[in-house]
Parts: sequence; C-alpha cells; structure tokens
Amino acid sequence: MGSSTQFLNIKDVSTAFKINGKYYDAISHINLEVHHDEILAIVGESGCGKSTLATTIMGLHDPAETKITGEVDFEGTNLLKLDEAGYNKFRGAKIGMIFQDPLSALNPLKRIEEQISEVMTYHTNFTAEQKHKRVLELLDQVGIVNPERTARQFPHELSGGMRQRVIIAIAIACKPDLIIADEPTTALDVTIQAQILDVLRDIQKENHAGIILITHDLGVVAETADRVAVMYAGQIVEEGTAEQIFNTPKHPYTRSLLRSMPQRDNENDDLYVIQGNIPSLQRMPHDGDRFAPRIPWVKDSEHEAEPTMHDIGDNHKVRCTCYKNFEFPDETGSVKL
Ligand SMILES: Nc1ncnc2c1ncn2[C@@H]1O[C@H](COP(=O)(O)OP(=O)(O)OP(=O)(O)O)[C@@H](O)[C@H]1O
Repeated sequence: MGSSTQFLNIKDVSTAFKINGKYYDAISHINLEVHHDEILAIVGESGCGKSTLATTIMGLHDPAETKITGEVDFEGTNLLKLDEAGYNKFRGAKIGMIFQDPLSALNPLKRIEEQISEVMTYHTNFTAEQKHKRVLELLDQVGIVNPERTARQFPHELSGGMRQRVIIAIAIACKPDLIIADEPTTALDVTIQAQILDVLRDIQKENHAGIILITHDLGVVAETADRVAVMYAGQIVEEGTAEQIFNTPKHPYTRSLLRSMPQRDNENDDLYVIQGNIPSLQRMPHDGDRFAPRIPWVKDSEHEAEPTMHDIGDNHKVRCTCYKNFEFPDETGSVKL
C-alpha cells in the first residue's frame, strides 16, 4: 500500500466522555491511516471504542459532554477543527456513513427516491432529471433489481437487506472518498450479510473509496478487509494486513478473539471464552497493559510498563512485548483455566 494513496490520517486521537463531572477516555491516542482502494476493518468486543472512533471522525459528539484531542487529517483538512457548518460540507459528500440499523436511519414518511435525492440536493447542482437518473443508477449499483419500483416505495415496504442497500446508496450518492460503515450487517441474516459485504467491496473497487468497516465479527473481517486494526479498551493493540492478522496474529487479545471464533470445520463445540470483561470507562487502568487482567497467567515482567506499538516488519504492528512468549494455558499445560 503506497503512502501516496493515504488520504485519512488519524493522529494521536483521544475522546473522553464527561461522566458525573469528570472526563474518562473512551479511546486513547489512536493513530491510523486509511488509503484509497482499501477496506480497513476495526474489530474488537462491544465497548472497546469502535463506534466512538467513528463518531469522532464524523464530528458527531456534543462538545459540552466530550473532550477530543489529536488530529484527523482528511485530504489536508483537520476535521476536528471544523464547526458544524464546516462538517456538513464533508458529511454526505466526501464522507459517507452507513449505520447498523437501516430502519432508524431512514425517514418512514418519505419515498426512497426523495431520501436519496436529498443528499444530492444538498451537495450538488444536479437538476431534477439528473438526480432521478442518478437515483436509479445508485439503486442498480447496490444490487436492487427493480430500481424504478423501489424508488417509489416507502422504507416499511422493503426488507432489512433492501433497506441497508438503500442506506448504502445514500452514503455513496456523492461518490465519497471515505465510507464509514458501523456494523453494517449486524442486523441482517447471514445470506443477506454476505450480499451486503459484496456490495461494499464492489463499491470500494468502482469508486476507489477507502472504507472503514467497524465490526465485532471476525467472520465479516475475514470476508472483506484488506487491513485490520484490533481495538481493546480504547486502544489499538494490533494492526496489519488481513493476512498478517489471521495467519500470524501476535497480540494475546487478537489471538484470544480468533480462538473464540466459531470455525466452520471445527467439530469441537467448546469455544474459547476470554476471561473477564472490558473495564468500564471509570475503571479503565491508565498504566500498564490494559489486557493484562484477562491473561492473569502471564507474568508482570512480560508486560511493558507503558506499552507502545512495535513494528515487527511489513507494517505489522503490535502493542506491548507480552506477545513474544505468549501461550494459552492449554498450550503450555502448566496452568489450568
Ligand atoms: N456518550 C457516552 N457517554 C459515556 N460513555 C460512553 C458514551 N458513548 C460510549 N461510551 C462508553 O465508551 C466505551 C466505548 O463505547 P463504544 O460504543 O465506542 O464501543 P464499541 O466498541 O463501538 O461497542 P459496540 O460494538 O457495543 O457499539 C464504552 O465503555 C461505552 O459505555
């Protein structure tokens, strides 16, 4: 991946929420780059900060309740310095967003055509005729078989999968360079899920967009992503190509996630369960390896006091040194879970 295609650079970004008058970090010192023509998956358990990262990039936080530091450089503009009017020029135009629940993202009272056209009315000078043509083109691009008919329908007349296709059509209407998809297939059944992921992949290829795909589902990541950032407790703990993450995972958290993933060809139903939980924001440790309490058999001396990201070659990065000698208890045979 050449650095020339990089267009989003997230630098040292932290977002803290105000809880009972005090600020607590939900994401801490995030550094990430997104390139054109790639799908970057952000993966981790519920509560690890994936959505907070997405909404921070999109400027969707109330400044009275959140403290955001760092820089989000999008094609030369630091998004974090924009006011609401400034952000509105980017959202829907150069940055498209796809949320988990297509029903709540659509207006129940408006026909599909009107909802897709709106974004073009706001961001382009298209005539009514041009917009109509583009609506049909978009519905076709997201795999809707009868665009004319669907354009005239209301959201409640469509299935969940169709609604998610419409949401994608809205997100890509102005050919954004960046698409942020937050759990885009979680509400859908497996077959439809695969179809929607195909649509996303096709769009990324056709539009040369960069896509940030947020998911807790490693199956989705394996199907779709070019690169992967694994998040734990508000930090990135490992980053690499999909191949590096799936074939040579390093961080104990990544390895635990992979071990807890159901395998199609695995006859053994006993899935690995990661001990404990992600700490709440108020209980988040600030020193040491945040994952250490969940791998208690690893000695303190194996962890760095202040874990940093290590580039272990070919841009494969891993936080903390504890990965070096890490083994699961059943691999060493010496510790019982
Ligand atoms: N507005 C808020 N006020 C206070 N705490 C928040 C707020 N939004 C998120 N959090 C907390 O921040 C942490 C990260 O949440 P976030 O929703 O970003 O995680 P996530 O990985 O996207 O999880 P999920 O997959 O369940 O959406 C959690 O502890 C959550 O409770």
